[in-house]
Amino acid sequence: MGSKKVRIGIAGVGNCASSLVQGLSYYRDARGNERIPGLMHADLGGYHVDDIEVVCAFDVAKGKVGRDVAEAIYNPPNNTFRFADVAATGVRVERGPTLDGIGKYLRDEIEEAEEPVANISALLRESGADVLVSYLPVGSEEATRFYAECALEAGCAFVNCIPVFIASRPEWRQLFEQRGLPLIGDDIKSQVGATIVHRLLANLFRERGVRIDRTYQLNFGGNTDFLNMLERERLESKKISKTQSVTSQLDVPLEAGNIHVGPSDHVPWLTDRKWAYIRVEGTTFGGVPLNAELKLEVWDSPNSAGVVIDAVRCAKLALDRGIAGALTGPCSYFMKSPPEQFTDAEARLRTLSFIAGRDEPMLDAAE
Ligand SMILES: O=P([O-])([O-])O[C@@H]1[C@@H](O)[C@H](O)[C@@H](O)[C@H](O)[C@@H]1O
Repeated sequence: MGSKKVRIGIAGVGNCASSLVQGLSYYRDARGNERIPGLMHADLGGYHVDDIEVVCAFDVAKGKVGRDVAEAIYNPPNNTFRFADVAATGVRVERGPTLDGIGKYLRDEIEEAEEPVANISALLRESGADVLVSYLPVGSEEATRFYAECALEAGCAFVNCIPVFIASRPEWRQLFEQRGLPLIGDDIKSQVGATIVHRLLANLFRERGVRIDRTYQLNFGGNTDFLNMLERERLESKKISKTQSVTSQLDVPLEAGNIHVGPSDHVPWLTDRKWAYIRVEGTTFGGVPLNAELKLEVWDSPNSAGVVIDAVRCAKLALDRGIAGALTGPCSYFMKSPPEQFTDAEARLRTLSFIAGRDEPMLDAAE
């Protein structure tokens, strides 16, 4: 194994970063393979949670740039659950480039820091970051490409938590492969979130011979993610990613008019809570109708951090083992839009076999 630390850089110190950083404190003593609420793995391939260390972080907001990461994660507009106090890290949030990172609905929430933009690749290199995690706002196409290029330049693995298509594009996979760097993306699939629950329902109907005729997934919440997605153009990639994550599980395609999956509205008083309503209408034995309706209430960001905490360790394992390009198992288990879709049961097995160091077929980067 390489160094016993998983050094991560974070692009975007929002709610998701807050939950991840809080989790590093909260689970600091998680050991061995006991079952610990909230974690899929206390030990992942020899790495414990307290082996993960934030070594650099980037943001554009005045209330975050220049602050210690431990302080910045609680600053507005962040509004997620505070489940841990984080001791000062000694890592200062640096000024990243704004590019297309602030949509029109975020303009009123985020005052930009006046500091000049830092040299991101140099900071990644100097801090010894192994993995760069992108937590940029949905719709940040240009900014995502910028940070992916910085990871390539600095020699970091890249974990893309947002629905901008990087790992699902052959040209990007090829670039990471050529540089000998691992890539996990795109668009984080929460621990028990709307996507995985909807996919499981779709699989259940398919496996039990019930035809799905119509379905929807309506999501709303009170964080800046939902505020930002009120802008239709920014929402587009998220809608595509969430929809294809569900349709990939169907054997009989649904007509476009019979499926609706969407981030649907912003309800400020929900803060970082997200509510999802899922409905599946189908036809069962004898052509008889069957409907399922489900409501999920989650705190959005801890739900995503519970997956990222494994994704960064998988990326580090790949670095240790000299595995480059998109990691098939982890991409499909952790992300909504991986290069290759499987059922979640198969994706999980592929991920476990990857962690155990058993051979996993890597996707041909040029495919
Ligand atoms: O997995 P899931 O619950 O459908 O999707 C989640 C989103 O709803 C959430 O807004 C975001 O913060 C997570 O990163 C993830 O994209």
